[in-house]
Amino acid sequence: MITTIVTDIEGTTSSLSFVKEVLFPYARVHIAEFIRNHSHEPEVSELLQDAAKLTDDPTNTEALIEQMIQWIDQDQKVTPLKSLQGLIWENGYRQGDFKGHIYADAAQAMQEWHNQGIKLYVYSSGSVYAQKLLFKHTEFGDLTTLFSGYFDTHIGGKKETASYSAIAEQIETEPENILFLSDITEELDAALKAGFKTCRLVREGKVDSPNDHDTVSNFFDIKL
Ligand SMILES: CSCCC(=O)C(=O)COP(=O)(O)O
Ligand SMILES: [Mg+2]
Repeated sequence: MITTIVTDIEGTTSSLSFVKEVLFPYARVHIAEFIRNHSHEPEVSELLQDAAKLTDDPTNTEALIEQMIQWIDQDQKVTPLKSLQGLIWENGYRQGDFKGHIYADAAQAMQEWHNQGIKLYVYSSGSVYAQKLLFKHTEFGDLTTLFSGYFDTHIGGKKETASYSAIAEQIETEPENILFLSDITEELDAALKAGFKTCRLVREGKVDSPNDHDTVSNFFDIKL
C-alpha cells in the first residue's frame, strides 16, 4: 500500500524548459556578480570553499566562477553549485522575474493525495532551499504546505540506490510503501533496487521503449 510519494522536480512536477531555459540561464547571468557581492558572507564563503575543492586551482575566484558557469552549461549536479543557484534564484522569485513552473495536473494530484493523508516528499538535485522557493512561488500559490520534507544531493546522488535507502530510513517508511516519481530511468532503477515502487513521467515527446517502470504522461494517470 502506497502511503508516501517522493517526487523529482525537473521533467516530473515541472517542465524541463523551465529549468533549462529560465532557471539555469538566470543563474548563469547572475553568478559572477552574486559571488563578488556575497563571498564575504559565511554561508556563501563555505559553499565557495566546497566548490573550490573540486577545481584545479582552489585559490583563484575568477577561475572558480568560470568553472561554475561551465558546470551550469553542462548541467553538472555539483552540490555546492546547486546550493549557490538556490541563493541566486531567490532574487528572481522575490522580484517576480519568474514563478516556479508546476504542471496543473501535478499541482491538483498532489493536493488530492495530501488531502487523502498521503505523505509527500521532494527529492531533486536542486538544493532543498531551491526546492522550497520553487514550490512557494507557483501560479497555484504556495504549495510548500503539501510536503512533509525535502531531499537534495546531500543525501547522495539520484542514480545511487543508497540514496533511496537513506531517504526511506530518514522518513521511517518501508520502501515498498513509497512511490518514487521521476522522468529519468536511471533514477527509477536506483529507487526500484532500494525496494521503492516507481512511476516514470514522460512529459514531452513519445513514450519510448518499455522498461521496468509504469510510465504515464501526467499525474492523473498515476495508480497508487
Ligand atoms: C529545485 S529546482 C531546480 C532544479 C535543478 O536545479 C535541477 O538540477 C533539476 O534536478 P532534478 O533532480 O529535479 O531533475
Ligand atoms: Mg528529473
